Amino acid sequence: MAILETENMVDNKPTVTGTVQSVFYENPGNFFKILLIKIAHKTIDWHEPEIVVTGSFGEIKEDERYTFYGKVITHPKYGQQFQADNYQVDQPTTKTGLVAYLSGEKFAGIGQKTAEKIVDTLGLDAIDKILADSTVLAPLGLNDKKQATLVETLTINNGMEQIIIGLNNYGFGSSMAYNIYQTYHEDTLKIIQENPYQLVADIAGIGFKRADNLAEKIGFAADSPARIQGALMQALNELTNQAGDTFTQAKPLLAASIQLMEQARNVAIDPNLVAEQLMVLAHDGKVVGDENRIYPNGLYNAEWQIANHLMRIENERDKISYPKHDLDKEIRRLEKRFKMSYDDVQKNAIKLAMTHRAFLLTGGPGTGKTTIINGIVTLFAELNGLSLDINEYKDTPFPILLAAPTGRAAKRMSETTGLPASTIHRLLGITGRENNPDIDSKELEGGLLIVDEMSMVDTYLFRSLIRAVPSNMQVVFVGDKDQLPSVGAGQVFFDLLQSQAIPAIELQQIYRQDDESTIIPLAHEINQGQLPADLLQPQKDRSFIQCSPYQIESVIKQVVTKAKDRGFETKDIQVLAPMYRGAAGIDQLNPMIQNIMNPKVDDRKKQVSLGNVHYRIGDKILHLVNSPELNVFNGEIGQITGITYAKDSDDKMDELTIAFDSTEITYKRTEWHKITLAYCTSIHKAQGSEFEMVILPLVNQYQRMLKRNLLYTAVTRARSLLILIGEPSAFDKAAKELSANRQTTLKERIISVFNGEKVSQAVKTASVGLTEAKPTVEKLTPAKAAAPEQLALVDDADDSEETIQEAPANYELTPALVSGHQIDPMIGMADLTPYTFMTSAK
Ligand SMILES: Nc1ncnc2c1ncn2[C@@H]1O[C@H](COP(=O)(O)OP(=O)(O)OP(=O)(O)O)[C@@H](O)[C@H]1O
Repeated sequence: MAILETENMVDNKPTVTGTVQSVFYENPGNFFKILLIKIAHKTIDWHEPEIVVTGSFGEIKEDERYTFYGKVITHPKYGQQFQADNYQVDQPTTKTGLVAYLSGEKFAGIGQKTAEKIVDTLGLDAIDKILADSTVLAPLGLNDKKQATLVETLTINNGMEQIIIGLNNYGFGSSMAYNIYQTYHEDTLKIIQENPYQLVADIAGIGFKRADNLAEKIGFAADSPARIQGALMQALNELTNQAGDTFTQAKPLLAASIQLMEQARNVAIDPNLVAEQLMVLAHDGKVVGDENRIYPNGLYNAEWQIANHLMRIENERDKISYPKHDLDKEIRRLEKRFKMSYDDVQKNAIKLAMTHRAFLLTGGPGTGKTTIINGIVTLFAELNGLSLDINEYKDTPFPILLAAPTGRAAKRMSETTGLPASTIHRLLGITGRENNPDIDSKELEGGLLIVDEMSMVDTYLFRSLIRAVPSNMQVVFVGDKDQLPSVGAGQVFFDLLQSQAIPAIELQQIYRQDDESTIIPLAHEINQGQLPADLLQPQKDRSFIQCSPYQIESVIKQVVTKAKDRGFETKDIQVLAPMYRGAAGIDQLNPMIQNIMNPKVDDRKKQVSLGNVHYRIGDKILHLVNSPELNVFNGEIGQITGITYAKDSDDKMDELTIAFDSTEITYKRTEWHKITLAYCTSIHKAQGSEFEMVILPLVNQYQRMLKRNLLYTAVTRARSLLILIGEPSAFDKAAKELSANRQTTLKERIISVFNGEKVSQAVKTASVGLTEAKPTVEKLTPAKAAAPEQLALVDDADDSEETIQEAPANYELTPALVSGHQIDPMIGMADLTPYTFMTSAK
């Protein structure tokens, strides 16, 4: 069998050849296996008849013979074993052997004669030739059935091995090899050979640099079209994802692509070539240029599709009417029923929701969004003669659908309405990880859909949602437009509101004030760009501790210790920080708070570690990725409920069991990259969650992070207590600084579709924008192209968390400076024991 020649396969690499006695272990999630081999031949110093071999292998058959390449290692627990980094299935090497193999029982219908004919015609490497190109069998005149059996059996028996061997040769580990194989199957090696940059688009975890490394080995030149296109696609995705934009411009795109290429290989790239390839990508439909904008094809289409689907839904508008009902009267009945009176804006919101196919409701905290959702649901059920008793829908779906982007938000929605609510992903039956974003989700069933926390919904998710809405369904989108936009590209809720194409109401009157909360008024003042005069004065539910950046850790330590002493539990206290690194960064604060809230008291307390991060039972954990199949989403917080050490687990791997709101999940060590400690999280990750006590450090070092929507989102996470720490001027700057809107064109798309412009016309002009690329080249000499100032846009992601500078090395934190401060965050809350606080909380 042909082995791909790479540095892994040097002739003198130690080998073990032998038959498989038994497969001790195989990980179903990747290709890792542990085998016991009866040795036939070896080049290593080994005196036993058998040896344990570990590595990344395709399907391994017992009693078959393989040759393994690798080295003998000493495993700390299991002693000496052979760690293979590659292998090869031993094929017959003589004519007699090969004929016997091909005429064997595996190959039904192929007898001795046919087998001889195959070997005579194609030679001893007949198998490789057939696998590479089955048309080599044509001259043999086999009937179709025989030929098909032969190719199919060879592929099943050898194809996968060959691919895994190929992937091993390219240096991919078990899990990555598995992911790649699962994506491309039998085309794996062909795709890699033809265009390794394809991996960047299709395989999570493979970036341009890795693909380029591979491509260089395979022989792709620095200026090859595939390489330039790979860099352009990666740069386009980075530029749009980082900033949350749905498009970028030629200049930053060319600059970022050139930078990617020049960093991966030290070869200057002519910007003209890059501009040329950008045109090719546009021609092939992978990017779209429109005026001076350049979009990834998926986002471009998604914006248009959203606009068209909204129009489709809105077109059905005339069909809703409740002729027999006087809505004003119905609303008065609702008021009686709920023992409250809605203000005029709220009444209008209910009416618009009842009489339109699509309706938008925005408002800050405590303005009555939940109250209005409840009103809409109740009135809709009454006017349509529907029961809200879930028990009456055993055989039919519940006709009112409630959904939110995260499990936590869906749970809250369900609690406040008393009705079933689910995540949007679950509602649509999608995982969010489909390779093809155009995959159709199922059409929704029901009369009314209400989606909460709309500011967290990104362009792709909204596209999936809106196209699943049947034309006879009414939809209500609820959110707070002033919160941070979604993590993924777009600012859908904001753009929907801005388009003014769909009826919308903004609730502004604050109602949740009667408990003397000062947090909600503070949030609204921040939204107006100002801070209250009493910001620094202790209030019943908030306080401010002034300190410098280098005192923050110590101050938080004191606050958390005090809170714990007063009986607050881990889940009640949340520290929110804008950045990961630096003296007041998340990475630094997490272990410090963990040691207060969940210390390792003695050696009996179970603990497992990944790098510097230690995990113990009771630890608060943040889930970092969307795992809709497990019903856990990016930003959800859980708690470790179990630790299983490798020696006690089936897979011989450490395991953590974590309880989330709606589910419990066990993570093997290989999956721990999906989690981290959650004592301190970023403000982005906390979006959609609320906590009893929020501790928020802000200092001027955070600079560009200090934006109004960041401060507003952080403050509105606090349900009962808010402790602000740091420099008052940083809070002031944040309140004043409006964050720049994201670059999107959803608003324009909606307006043009609602004004009757056909999408096809818009698409016709789509490649025009790329002419921008050419003039841009003139301004971008190769030397200039990679200069940092040209690449400023990459840094301009004003709402992405970023690194701040570490304290200067010679900076000394004087204890006096810290302890000199009178720190009592609970001033004014002295009599708020956790008990009274819990009962007085909302
Ligand atoms: N018209 C009204 N009259 C009196 N009280 C009201 C009115 N509207 C809402 N409220 C009360 O105000 C409080 C906040 O309302 P609600 O929970 O609906 O707001 P919200 O916008 O959903 O808040 P949040 O986003 O913070 O959850 C509730 O106690 C609610 O009963």
